[in-house]
Amino acid sequence: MMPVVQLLRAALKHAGNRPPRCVMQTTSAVHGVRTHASSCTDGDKPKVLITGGLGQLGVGLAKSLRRRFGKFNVILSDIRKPPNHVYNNGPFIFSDILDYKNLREIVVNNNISWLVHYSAVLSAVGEHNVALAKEVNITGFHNILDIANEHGLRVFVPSTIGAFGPSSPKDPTPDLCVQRPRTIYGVSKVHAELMGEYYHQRYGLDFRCLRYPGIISADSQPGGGTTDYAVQIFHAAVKSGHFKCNLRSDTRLPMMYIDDCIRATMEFLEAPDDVLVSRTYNINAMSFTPQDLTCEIQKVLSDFKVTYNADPVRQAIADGWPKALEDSAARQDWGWKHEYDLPQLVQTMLTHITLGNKLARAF
Ligand SMILES: NC(=O)C1=CN([C@@H]2O[C@H](COP(=O)(O)OP(=O)(O)OC[C@H]3O[C@@H](n4cnc5c(N)ncnc54)[C@H](O)[C@@H]3O)[C@@H](O)[C@H]2O)C=CC1
Ligand SMILES: CC(=O)[C@H](N)C(=O)O
Repeated sequence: MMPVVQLLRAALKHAGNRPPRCVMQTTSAVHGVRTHASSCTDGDKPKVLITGGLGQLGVGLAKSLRRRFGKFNVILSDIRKPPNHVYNNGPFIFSDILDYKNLREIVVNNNISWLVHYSAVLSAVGEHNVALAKEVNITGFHNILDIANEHGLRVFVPSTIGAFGPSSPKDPTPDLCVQRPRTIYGVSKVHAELMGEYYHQRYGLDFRCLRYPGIISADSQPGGGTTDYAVQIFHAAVKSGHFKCNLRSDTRLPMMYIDDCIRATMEFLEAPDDVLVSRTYNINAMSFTPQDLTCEIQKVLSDFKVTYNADPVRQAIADGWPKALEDSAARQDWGWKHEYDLPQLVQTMLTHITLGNKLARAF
């Protein structure tokens, strides 16, 4: 069992999210085109739609956005049925991003002003179903882009470390460099970055994109990526004390705790237009290998054992990805700063999972 002091420290840390700033409405001229004014003031809160909201990241982001803008100003959507705790906690709507007409109806009927586009097929699943990844990540994204442009929305689309490939500089990977990814996921994300930036300079679309590292969360499960091991390992450590890792022990990848990811997204969404020198930014927090992560977990759970059985598809993907992202532009332009490093990540994840399991057993 974890010491009470550690539990409290993690709980305080969890509650200590910086209050986001409110931003005045802004317009700016970009190549002779005025960008849409879609920021908020206190009296004019944005109406936010999150697509693909039932995945690893959407529910957590909705919770933070609702705290900031009000429960009924943030609509979660997906093609799956939500669990009761999500359904009962705020507006949820069915939305298939491949259905253009339905998407447009949702945007119009709900007076949406910000669109957070989370629907995607991730790297490992994408390699097993290229046709699906192409449809969701490219055709679906085109629908999002056109609807956002048609209705003057601010649109946030996450990119990923997977938008880089074996020929990109790896340690660290700068914002601007060779991008020749070798997965359909990566190709579709580079396409999204370029199309979004093109619509921004051509039509003034308020397109915003962050390249996320692998995201680690306790309350939500990852959806079929290459970095999923870094979530699964914690559940195995607490539940069985043994984990079979599908990447080699020395595979170093950039990672981030979900609270940092959500805070980055909120701060970037609210950043005034005129501080954004670029529309696509790297954000970085920590990098580690499965071996580093195992050693850190063993500081708390000394009997924890890991065996390695690399999955060839995931290993090939990981071998082409950055080891760390260079993110000085995000830090300089809009004040990005991560809070969680590897020791804090491990303490927080083990605390949440242990507490969550105890609560689940109690009910
Ligand atoms: N989780 C991570 O480590 C990282 C995530 N990202 C990006 O962040 C975004 C969110 O990621 P996660 O939540 O982890 O993804 P996820 O795979 O957990 O969830 C994606 C969601 O999209 C939904 N979806 C699939 N097809 C759809 C369709 N036709 N219409 C509407 N929804 C559909 C799925 O039902 C699922 O709930 C994605 O764009 C992903 O590429 C980027 C880097 C790292
Ligand atoms: C890093 C990502 O984009 C995602 N977690 C994946 O592994 O596919």
